[in-house]
This record gives sequence, structure tokens and C-alpha cells, in this order.
Amino acid sequence: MEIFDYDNILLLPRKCRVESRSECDAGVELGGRKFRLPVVPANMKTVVDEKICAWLAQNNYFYVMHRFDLDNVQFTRDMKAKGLYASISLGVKQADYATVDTFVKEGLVPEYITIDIAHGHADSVRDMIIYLKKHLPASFVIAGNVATPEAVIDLENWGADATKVGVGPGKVCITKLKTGFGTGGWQLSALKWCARVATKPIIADGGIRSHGDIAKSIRFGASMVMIGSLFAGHEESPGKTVEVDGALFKEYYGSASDFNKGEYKHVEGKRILEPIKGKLAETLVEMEQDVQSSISYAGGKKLMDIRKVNYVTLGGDNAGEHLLM
Ligand SMILES: NC(=O)C1=CN([C@@H]2O[C@H](COP(=O)(O)OP(=O)(O)OC[C@H]3O[C@@H](n4cnc5c(N)ncnc54)[C@H](OP(=O)(O)O)[C@@H]3O)[C@@H](O)[C@H]2O)C=CC1
Ligand SMILES: Nc1nc2c(ncn2[C@@H]2O[C@H](COP(=O)(O)O)[C@@H](O)[C@H]2O)c(=O)[nH]1
Repeated sequence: MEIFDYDNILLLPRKCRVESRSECDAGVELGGRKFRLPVVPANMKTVVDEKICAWLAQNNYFYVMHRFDLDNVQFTRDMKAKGLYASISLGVKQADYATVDTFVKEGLVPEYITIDIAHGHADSVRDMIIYLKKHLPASFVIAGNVATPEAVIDLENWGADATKVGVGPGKVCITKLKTGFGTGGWQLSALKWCARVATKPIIADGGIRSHGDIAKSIRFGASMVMIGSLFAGHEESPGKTVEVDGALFKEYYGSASDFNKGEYKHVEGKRILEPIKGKLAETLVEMEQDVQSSISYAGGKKLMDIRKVNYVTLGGDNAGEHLLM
């Protein structure tokens, strides 16, 4: 198997078919809705909050609310009261089953439910998918996180409508160091490997460091890309603002860090400071323009045209040109 990551791949342009990049449509469909961008801010406490999620929904972006210190039912009620879709996260514990039961009792149906645990290739995830499909059959279920084709096949067979791929490539992740496992350092080729067997959408999760990595993810099989660090340092970001030598930063910590958990137990995440980088809306517009440019370099007009391009690997044993024949 070929091993590579975002840094040692470049996509090869094809003849341009548009007169302006504005003709390129960066939108993507997921779960029956069309979103402006194939990008979703990570469901983490220092990345999204209720206000940001409502704004994203109002502006045709996909969001997944985090599941920490949050009343998922109240969140869903609030979103519906504003006429917005609800997209929540669930774990696999008793309290998560109780949340599902409350939804059923109230006749409340979140449009999207993301089952989000560290090691998503697990019977606990299978059981939750089956429970959701039985009790909230209209919800679109995303399940993860996983790292292998076997896991993608299992999650799809258990009933997941989409899978989330990425164990350990995140910027505040220390899974690789603490456990010796994961896709940290080869997330893009892990995505390619998983996409070969996937019959449903994949959300590539973690490791995005520049906007061009979005196009690379799409090329290797993602339908959507989940991003934490690039969103964490905005003026609206929920992380605490910290001043260091006169410069302003926002804190960004892992969901499996002691900062999120409130205790040092099975810690697989750390806390860092991200320089404050302006407004979220401006970054999203820039991302959309960059994805439109990617589509134009791909010689296309729509997002999935990026899948048609050849690529080169830079450096290492696998260096060379990879042509689609
Ligand atoms: N994408 C990634 O690489 C990673 C992401 N995270 C994020 O951190 C958050 C917290 O994750 P998590 O701790 O799973 O959530 P939870 O604390 O909700 O744990 C979920 C359940 O899975 C069990 N569990 C967790 N890890 C393992 C494992 N390696 N093997 C067997 N069982 C396990 C837990 O039991 P017990 O705690 O008793 O073991 C618990 O019952 C999530 O949002 C997750 O996505 C965390 C690590 C890696
Ligand atoms: N191993 C861990 N991974 C984590 C933790 N908290 C979140 N995450 C994952 O990272 C991505 C975001 O990655 P980024 O490179 O864009 O910053 C997020 O969506 C989770 O999948 C954690 O504590 N440990």
C-alpha cells in the first residue's frame, strides 16, 4: 500500500473549462441537504457552540454540535424553534440512550446524529446505530471514528449513513504517542484506502493544515472534511482568549484532553493556543473561493470533478506520477 499524507501530494491541473472561478460550485449534498462547502467545523468545545451552529445552519453550512456539558434535546428544540436543521453528537453510554428515548417521547427528530467516539470500530457503536435506526429512523447517522476499510464496511453494514475516518491525525491529538495507533502522518492514504470500499459518504476528520488539503481530501474519496484547528482561533470561537506578550490567542483543546474531561484519565488530547485570525465568516468565504479555484484547476465545474485528476507524490519511496488510466 502507498503511504502518503497531505504534505507529500500535489494534484495535477487539467485544462480549464470555466471563464471565471465563480462558475465553479463548491457545494456538496449530504443527507438530503445541499451545503455551500464540503467542510464542517469539528464537534469540539473550543470550535463550536450553539450560536456558531445556528449561524452555520442559517448560512447553508453543515455543522455538528459537540456533546460535552450540553443538553442535546434542548439544543434540538432551540434549533427547530428557529426553523433550522439539528445536527448533534452522541456517545454510546447509558445517558446517550436516555437522550434518544427523550427525543422519541417528545417526537423530536434531529436531522443528523454523529456517533463520535475515539475507537468507533466497536460493538458499542453497532448497538447505538441499531438503536437509532429503530427509534429515530429519519435521522441521518454518521459514525466514527475509524481508520481501516474493515471498519468502514462494518459501520456501513450496521446501518451508518456515512462514516468518519481519522484516528489520531488531529492537531491536538496525542493518540499516536500515547497508544502507538492511528492515521497520524498518513491520514490521506488511509482515506484513500477506506474510500476504495465505501459505498456511502466519508467524512475525512483531522490533519487539515491548509485550504488546499480540502481538495486533496475530496480527490482521495471524502465527501466532507471535518476541521478543528483552522476554525479554533476565530474571534467568535468558544475557547478562552489568552494574551501572551501582547498577542492574542484562543485556546484549542482535544475532546479527550484533561481540559475537556475534567480529569486525567485515558487522556489522548492536549491544549494549544491558536493565534486569533479574524472572523469565521471570512475564513469560510476564503475556503469557498479556494475550493472553487481547486475545481477550476481540476478542469471542472463541480466539486466531484476534483476526483478525476492525476497526482504526484513528492519525496520518499513512492515518489512519482500517478495517472488515472
Ligand atoms: N479522532 C480521534 O483520533 C480521537 C477523537 N477523540 C474524541 O474525544 C472524544 C472522547 O472520546 P471517547 O473517550 O471515546 O468518548 P467517551 O468518553 O464518550 O467514551 C466512549 C465509550 O467508548 C469507550 N472507549 C473509548 N476509547 C476506547 C478504546 N480505545 N477502546 C475501547 N473502548 C473505548 C469508553 O469507555 P472507557 O472510557 O471506560 O474506556 C466509553 O464507554 C470524542 O469526541 C472523540 O471523537 C478521542 C480520541 C481520538
Ligand atoms: N486523538 C484525539 N483526537 C481528537 C481529540 N479531540 C479532537 N480530536 C480529533 O481531531 C479533529 C480535528 O483535527 P484538526 O487537525 O483539524 O485540528 C477532530 O475532529 C477530532 O476527530 C483528542 O483529544 N484526541
